[in-house]
Amino acid sequence: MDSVISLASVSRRYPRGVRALHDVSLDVPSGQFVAVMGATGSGKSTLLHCAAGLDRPNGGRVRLAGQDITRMREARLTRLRRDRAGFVFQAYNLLSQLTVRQNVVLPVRLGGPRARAADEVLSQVGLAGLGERPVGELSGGQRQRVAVARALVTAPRVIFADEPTGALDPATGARILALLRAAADRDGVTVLMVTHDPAAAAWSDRLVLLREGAVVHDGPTPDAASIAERLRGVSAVAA
Ligand SMILES: Nc1ncnc2c1ncn2[C@@H]1O[C@H](COP(=O)(O)OP(=O)(O)OP(=O)(O)O)[C@@H](O)[C@H]1O
Repeated sequence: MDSVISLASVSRRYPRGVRALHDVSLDVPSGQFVAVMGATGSGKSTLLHCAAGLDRPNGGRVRLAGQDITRMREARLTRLRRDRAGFVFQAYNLLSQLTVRQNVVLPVRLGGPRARAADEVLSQVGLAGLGERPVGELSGGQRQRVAVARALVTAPRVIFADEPTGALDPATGARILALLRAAADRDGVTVLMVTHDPAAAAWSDRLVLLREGAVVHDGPTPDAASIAERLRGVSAVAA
């Protein structure tokens, strides 16, 4: 099967009985852009972390880029993540004392595949000419573009994005979402994005809604107003 991300009956329980995920199944084909939404605490980040092999489920199976990672050893999993996945998180995870270019090539310096030239990805995200600037001097929107460039430099099969526009104004956020959309459309990158924002989710192909750790909706993404309405329905039931 051509799923880049595959969760089969995944459960994740934390100590003291918190059930963050319960029997979640999700298959995401190559090049699909999926938005995961739900009320706070509904399990969105846990789902993303389990799919990316950053967290281990207590039950079920997870496949990433064609490999079963459920019980994969940490060193091998780290290599798989480095070679096949890109990450764009709200807190950027950038090293502010390094330059833009040094941040972008970090996955390659850590041994990842040199799939694309730094200049190519920098111009793709609209940062051509800023390569030698320290990241600490950039605006929030520019930093998030650096994070996208770094995610793209290894030509990953999948990008995991957790609230990638959470700290940005709507116009700047839209530029980041356009980059993720283009990665899916042009390069066939699979995108799994967690967001609270219906306008951000509207850029996706497929909308997954969680409530109390379970998938309560999974279908083609409607417009932002309809997403907001669905979300209110799900959150109201949970409250
Ligand atoms: N390390 C942990 N230890 C114990 N419980 C946790 C831990 N991480 C998450 N949880 C719990 O698991 C549930 C799901 O958390 P998760 O962060 O996945 O939700 P979320 O939908 O991403 O929330 P938010 O929108 O607030 O970021 C919550 O009840 C949370 O309190």
